This record gives sequence, C-alpha cells and structure tokens, in this order.
Amino acid sequence: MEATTSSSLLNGLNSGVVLSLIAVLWTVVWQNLQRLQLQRLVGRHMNRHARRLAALVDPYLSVTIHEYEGGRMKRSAAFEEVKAYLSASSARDVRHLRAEGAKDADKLVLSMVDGEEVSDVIAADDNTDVTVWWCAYSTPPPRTDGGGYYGWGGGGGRAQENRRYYRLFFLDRHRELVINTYLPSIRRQGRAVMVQNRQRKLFTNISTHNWSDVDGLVRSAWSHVVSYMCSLWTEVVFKHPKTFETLAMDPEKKREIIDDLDMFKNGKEQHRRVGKAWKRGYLLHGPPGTGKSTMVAAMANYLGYDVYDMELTSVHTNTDLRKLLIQTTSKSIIVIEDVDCSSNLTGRRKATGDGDGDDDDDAAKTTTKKVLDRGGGGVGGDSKVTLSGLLNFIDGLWSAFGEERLIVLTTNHVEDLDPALIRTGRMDKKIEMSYCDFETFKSMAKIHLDVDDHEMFAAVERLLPEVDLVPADVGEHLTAKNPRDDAGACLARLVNALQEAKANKDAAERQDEDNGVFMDDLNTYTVHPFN
Ligand SMILES: Nc1ncnc2c1ncn2[C@@H]1O[C@H](COP(=O)(O)OP(=O)(O)OP(=O)(O)O)[C@@H](O)[C@H]1O
Ligand SMILES: [Mg+2]
Repeated sequence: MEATTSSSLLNGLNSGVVLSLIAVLWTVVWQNLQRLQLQRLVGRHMNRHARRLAALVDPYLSVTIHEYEGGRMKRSAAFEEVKAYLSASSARDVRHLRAEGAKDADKLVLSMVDGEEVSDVIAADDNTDVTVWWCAYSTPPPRTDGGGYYGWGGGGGRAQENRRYYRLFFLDRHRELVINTYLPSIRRQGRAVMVQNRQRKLFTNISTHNWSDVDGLVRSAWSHVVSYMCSLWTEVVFKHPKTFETLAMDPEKKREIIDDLDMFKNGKEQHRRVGKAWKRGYLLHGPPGTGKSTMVAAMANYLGYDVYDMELTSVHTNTDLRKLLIQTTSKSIIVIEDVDCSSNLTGRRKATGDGDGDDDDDAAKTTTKKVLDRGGGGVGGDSKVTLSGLLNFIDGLWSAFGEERLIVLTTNHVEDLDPALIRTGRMDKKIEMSYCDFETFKSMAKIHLDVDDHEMFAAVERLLPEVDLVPADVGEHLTAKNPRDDAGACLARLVNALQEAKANKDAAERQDEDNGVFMDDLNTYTVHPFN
C-alpha cells in the first residue's frame, strides 16, 4: 500500500471566500443526506462532487492498493481482500460491474469496473459517521525492453491484462482512524468474505511423470526446476458430501471431536500464549470401513479447510517432503492415509544413523524398501523418505511453518506404528473408529431411514455386539435397493445379515474348538457379509 497526499482536487481554481462557504455548506448538507440514507437517491455523481467540494476546506489523502505487488506476478492479498470486502456494496451501489466465477456454479463475484466508486461509512469513536470513498482504476501492464511482457509460466494471458488498483480517499483529519482501524478491519472482513466464497480444494502430490524412465541426475535436476517453478501439488475442487450430521457415531464421541475442532480453530491466541505451533495431529485408527476417510471429509467440511492428501510413496526424499509442507497453505488438513502401508516406516528410527532426516544423503543411507500391501501387489515407487523425515515433517522445526493446520494420519494397524510417530505433539488426539455399536446403528437408522425407533431395533441391539460389523456394511444394508424398500425391509435385511454373521461365527468357534484352538488365540472375527 502506498499513501500519498492528494492536492486539492480543484487546484488552480480561485478558492475565494464564497466558494469555501458553498463547500462547507455542501459538506454539511451532504452529511445530513447520508444520515437520512438519501445518498443513493441523490446518486453517485453527486457523491463525487461532494468529495471534490469538501476537498476545498479539508484536503484528501489516498491509499492505493495494487493488484500485483511490486510489479511482480504475485497477486496482492490486500487487493483481493479489499475486492471481497467491496463486493457487496459494489453489487448494491455501482452501475457498471465486473463479474467472475464463484464457488457456487450459479453465482458470480462482482466488483467495480474502472472509474466506478463506492462510499463506505465508518463509525468513529465519538459516534459520528465518517465517509470514505473507494475508486477502481487500472493501468496497462509493464513492458520489458524487448517489447514483451513480464512474467512467465502460469502468467500467460494474465501478464497482458491491465493491472488494477483501488484507491481509497479520506479526509486528512480521519487519517488515524482510517489507517489504524478501518484498513485492518476491512482486510479482516474481506478475508472472511473470501473464506465464504472460496472453493475448497483437494490437493494430491501424485506425480504425473514416469520417474522410472528418467536418469537419476536429470530427474533430480528436473524435480528442482519443477518445485521452483510451480506447485508440487495437483488440485481439484473438494466436493465431499459428508458432514458431521451424516457421519454416524456415538453422539457423545462426535460432540467431543467437534468441540476439539472448535477449540483448535479458535485457538490462535492460546497457541501463541503457550508458544506452540498452531497445528494439531489426529490419528484415526480402526478396521477398514469404519469411517476414517469419511471422518476426514467431515472435518474438512466442518472447518472449511482445504485437504492435502499426501501420497508418501510418491515423495522421493525427505527434502521433497519438506518442500511439499512448505507449499501447503494455512487452514488446511494434511492427510496421510494408511500410514502403516505408505512406506516401511515402522520401527526404523534407531536404524537411521544420525537420524536428523534433513538431507537426501541421510535419506539415501537409510532407504527403506517399499513393503506392505493390502491384498496383493506391493506399493511401487522409489521413495527414500525415512521415518525420521516424517517425524520432522509432523513435529520438527519446519512443521511450525504456516498455521492453522491439521495433520491426520489414518491406519488399520495402530500397533505397527512407531511410538514416536504417535506421541502427543505429533498425534494429539487419537480416535478409534470401531465396529458398529448400537448407538452408531441408531444414528445410521436416523440418517438412512429417518426412524428413531422400530420394533426390529431390539434384535439389532441383541445381535450387534455378537459380531463385528463395520458402519460401511450397516450403511449398505440400510440403503434401499428398490423403490419398494421401506424402513422395515432395510432393517429386516440388516437383521438377516447379523443372524447369518452370528451363525458363521458360532460355526467357526465350534470348528476351532474341534481343532483345539481356544477363543483367546483369536484376535477378532471380522464379518464381511457381502463377500
Ligand atoms: N460412521 C460412518 N457414518 C456414515 N457412513 C460411514 C461411516 N463409516 C463408514 N461409512 C461409509 O462407509 C464407506 C467406507 O468408509 P471409509 O472409506 O471412511 O472407511 P475407512 O475407515 O477409511 O476404510 P479404509 O481403512 O479401508 O480406508 C463410505 O462410503 C462411508 O460413507
Ligand atoms: Mg480410508
């Protein structure tokens, strides 16, 4: 932002006593018109004249906010915030508007075209109203010596567009109020509008390059160029329908998680006071189909955060891991799904040499081969990320970069994870997502069938603890399969599945007893009624 003192807008005119009197009179009349909410009736042209006349007796200052900072290709956050802040008043008061696409496919984000202006009223401490004016302008883009335009890669057509800017006019006597109170406040309000309007994103780091075809040195050089030039993340619009309302789980447990998220979201001051990075780790563990990924979506929707879905096997080195971290934004959730399968990271901390995990050499020495599969082929790739690198990513010096960030790890095998990975500070909240219990079933029945009670609930309550049925399976049984399926039919299908699962379990137990295997030797009976 640059502040300049504007000379009287009527420079050169003979500012005699009569003219000054008229100006003072006009200012008084104008302010009264504003108070009576008649400004819009009088019209925006009169508004501009009032400002010019008033400048005779009290000179104007201006603050200019450019779209691009320092002539570079980086868009100014302040410009975007002011634009967002002014969108409502522009839509209301301005005759010529510029429209851009918004989050909602049916809506448009409106802003003033060049030459338009809107006024804004600030409530001063002495209960008087102070009027300021925002005007929109633009200038042609700067040219390079060769006649080309600045910018490259990603700039494209954008480099040839006019550079827009907003200029705020206000009276000299309101300097303190505008600079110290008004401008910070509109930035905050603009940010809030942007959060509301913004399309949330789902990012992934899965590379589209076939690295195995590329020589190591070339690959390394290319990866540096890519990470310097553009984002290491690929993004799509995040549109997951799951919310906490439709996530079935024990209501008390759900409340506890929502409260925890609220405390985190509003915890900026608390984190600052205790000198803690504003981040929080969640570990979601439990068998497949218990809703871990679904919970991440519900969290993202609840908080309004972007989601960075990190595929560890696509990260080549600890250094790349750190670069990915640096390229994430605030108000985001970084998820590493099935962390136990992502890489052979379990129990390797001691084997990592000096273990600082901070350079590629270190990583190379301690490379762990990709292992683990969930039913079939192993995980491919040539990642050299070490456990140490991951530990530093989650709670090392660099993890304090940025703020308001959740890191969520999901796993089916919490017992396989290194204790250092899940210690408090890395994973602050551990949530066990388990087999469907009766409370979870009741919330699923409400969500799927809109029933709070039913004669078949008793059978479900009796059978559910006897077998291990995950919410994904219960949800499938409760989903109508044809237009004639009512609540009774869906519940009957679930009860049948439970009875069948119980019969299978009893048969397996009998078989084990016959074979001399005792129940204590068996960990769980997982029932997959759809197999
Ligand atoms: N608690 C739940 N409430 C509502 N739907 C659920 C719940 N749990 C699972 N589901 C449904 O079951 C399906 C599978 O859930 P999800 O993918 O979240 O399981 P997961 O625990 O992440 O499994 P995996 O360990 O295999 O990744 C989804 O379609 C989801 O909508
Ligand atoms: Mg999952």
